[in-house]
Amino acid sequence: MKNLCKALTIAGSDSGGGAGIQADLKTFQAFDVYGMSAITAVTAQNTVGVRSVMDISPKLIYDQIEMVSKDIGVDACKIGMLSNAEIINAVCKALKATSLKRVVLDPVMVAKSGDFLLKKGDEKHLVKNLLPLCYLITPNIPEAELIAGISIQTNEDMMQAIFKMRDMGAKNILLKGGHMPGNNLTDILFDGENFHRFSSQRVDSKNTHGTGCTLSAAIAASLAKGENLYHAVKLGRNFVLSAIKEAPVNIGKGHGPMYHNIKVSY
Ligand SMILES: Nc1ncnc2c1ncn2[C@@H]1O[C@H](COP(=O)(O)OP(=O)(O)OP(=O)(O)O)[C@@H](O)[C@H]1O
Ligand SMILES: Cc1ncc(COP(=O)(O)O)c(N)n1
Repeated sequence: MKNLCKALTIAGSDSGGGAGIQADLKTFQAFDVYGMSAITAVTAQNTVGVRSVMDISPKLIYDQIEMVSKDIGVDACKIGMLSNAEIINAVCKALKATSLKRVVLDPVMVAKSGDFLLKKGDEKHLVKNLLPLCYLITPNIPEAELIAGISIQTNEDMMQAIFKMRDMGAKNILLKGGHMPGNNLTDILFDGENFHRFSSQRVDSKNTHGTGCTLSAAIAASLAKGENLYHAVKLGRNFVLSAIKEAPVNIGKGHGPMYHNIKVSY
């Protein structure tokens, strides 16, 4: 029987299907990885915005993580929307109790539409309690600014923010450059020793809802398959790029979803 790798997403549900749990499971599927979920919050959203959010109880979140870990097993995990400090702490407790390895944290704070997905001020719990338990964190520029406490305008600022996040306990950091200006888009990976730059042309598309979710899920899927960090990031970026480029139709009136039905070759 073939060896099936398994990945867990701990994230919020996006009713529009472009981000959150839905994007993560589609991505796991594309990487031929068995997908499991621990839902942290249910959002009523579409490509234009978020209308309402209901948080799941911390106990139910803890139980989802423990139930799948105990029985099925988790080769890698990604974390997205956590909504508030109580949920962050329940996830920390579950990560410790289940000794989950290869945890990728996408520190989701604000949706592309501008709606808050983490209670203002609660990012300090994310940094203090969760960040040191994770293998990789994948902040975008505004998230890195908030975590590191500096403004990021240049490449040097990006490096400075990475050093600050390392000093806060982050082991490996992928600082995403999607929010920097210009047509050339660079993400920087710090693997605890060296910097690696990944550059590509910005694709002129409005279908970029869920790029961060999809990237972190793709990296987790590759890690579940045993890829090393550098190669997992490379595969993840290629996947996102193809998923933006190959969207066959515009879905919704705002930032549409990407196309997750991409063939992945290792
Ligand atoms: N227009 C684009 N063309 C090509 N690559 C892009 C584009 N926008 C984002 N990316 C890539 O997608 C990934 C996510 O980047 P970004 O900085 O947008 O993250 P994010 O803000 O967390 O995403 P989101 O909030 O939409 O989920 C990065 O690898 C980035 O380089
Ligand atoms: C449940 C959930 N998780 C994450 C995002 C971030 O994605 P984006 O920044 O593309 O809106 C989202 N909108 N909804």
